[in-house]
Amino acid sequence: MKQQRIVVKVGSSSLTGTNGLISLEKIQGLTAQIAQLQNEGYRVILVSSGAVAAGLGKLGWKRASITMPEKQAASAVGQGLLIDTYAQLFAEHGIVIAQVLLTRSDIEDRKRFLHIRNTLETLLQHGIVPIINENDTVAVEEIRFGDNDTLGSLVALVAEADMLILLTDIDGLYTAHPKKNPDARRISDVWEITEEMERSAGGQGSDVGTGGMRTKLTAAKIATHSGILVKIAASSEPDVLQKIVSGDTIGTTFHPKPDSIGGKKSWMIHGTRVEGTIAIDDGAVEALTEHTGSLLMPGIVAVEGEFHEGAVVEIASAKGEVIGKGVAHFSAWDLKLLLEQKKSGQTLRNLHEVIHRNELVIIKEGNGHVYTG
Ligand SMILES: Nc1ncnc2c1ncn2[C@@H]1O[C@H](COP(=O)(O)OP(=O)(O)O)[C@@H](O)[C@H]1O
Ligand SMILES: N[C@@H](CCC(=O)OP(=O)(O)O)C(=O)O
Repeated sequence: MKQQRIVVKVGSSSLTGTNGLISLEKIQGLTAQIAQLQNEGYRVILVSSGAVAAGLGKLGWKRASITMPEKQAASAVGQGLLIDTYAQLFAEHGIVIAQVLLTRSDIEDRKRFLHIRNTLETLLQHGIVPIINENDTVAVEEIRFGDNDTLGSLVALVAEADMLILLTDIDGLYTAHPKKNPDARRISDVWEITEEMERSAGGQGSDVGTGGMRTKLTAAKIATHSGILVKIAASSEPDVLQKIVSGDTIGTTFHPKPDSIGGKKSWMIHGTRVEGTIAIDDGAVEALTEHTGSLLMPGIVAVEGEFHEGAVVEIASAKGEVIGKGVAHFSAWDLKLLLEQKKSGQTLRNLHEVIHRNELVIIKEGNGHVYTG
């Protein structure tokens, strides 16, 4: 039987002291808890921030006054120190760790996605704890996750985890930014992430954090739509991980969606970047949304963007409403050529699927976003 798989994401705010520098004591507490879970038979993947904080400490640089290349340099210095600390502390519990550094483009590419999955699978089977962070050195804007909450949710998706735990400096999602609103209350259970919750989720709570509650909600959305339970809890809570797996009602629980999608469709919706748009007529909209058809050339009315065959594109109605996403079997240039031939009344030589049903996902955006296959 597959062991329960848990992705634990720990933010910089939970790994640093009041001086903004890495706290050995905090890392010790975390590793001891993860080691206990491993010994109980759970398999844990740790998504750990803290590289920048560790690097700044070593170099004596101030976070407020550094440029992006300096931040990336600090991360490069700090990542080694961080992983070394984890390696030593986990070794005290007889646990081997592995370092995995990722960027968004690694997840977007289906082949690399599968290689990450296979590597994680192998590590977990051997009882090794993978420790994941964004590869900050190469992460320019276009390929960045930018925050480790989103990275955590995509790792949970890649690893087909049962649970994603976001450990932070606050004990859950509140009805408003707690530092700005003394009346804010903690929400203990969420079945649907509402627009009101999204509005109330503010940015980071300290100089060391990135994204705040906003990116945690994005992460919760991605994971719950993929059938994964999400917890946001305070890392300072004693035995927090043990309490969570025992079903304690601490923190905020985001329940997985009953109509959650799995596997490839989940990756397509959440893990990929759209490279263009294909607009389709009403007949094609009906074939895709009411029936189980593939997208054929005659239903296409416009093609936007420049993409190669194999790219993930958005499918929209002629009015611009997004219908879904899929893998295009033709490049934008070929599709535009075929479209011109169609418009000039020529018989189309190619009636093959432009997007095959197996590589297409229909997105219904209703109250709180509902996804169906
Ligand atoms: N609605 C909200 N509920 C709870 N916390 C919120 C909310 N809006 C903003 N926050 C802030 O989000 C912070 C946690 O995110 P962040 O600073 O990015 O930490 P981390 O380093 O753990 O990712 C909290 O300290 C809190 O001040
Ligand atoms: N990759 C960066 C962390 C970025 C990040 O998301 O930070 P946080 O919001 O504290 O989880 C680092 O290791 O410092």
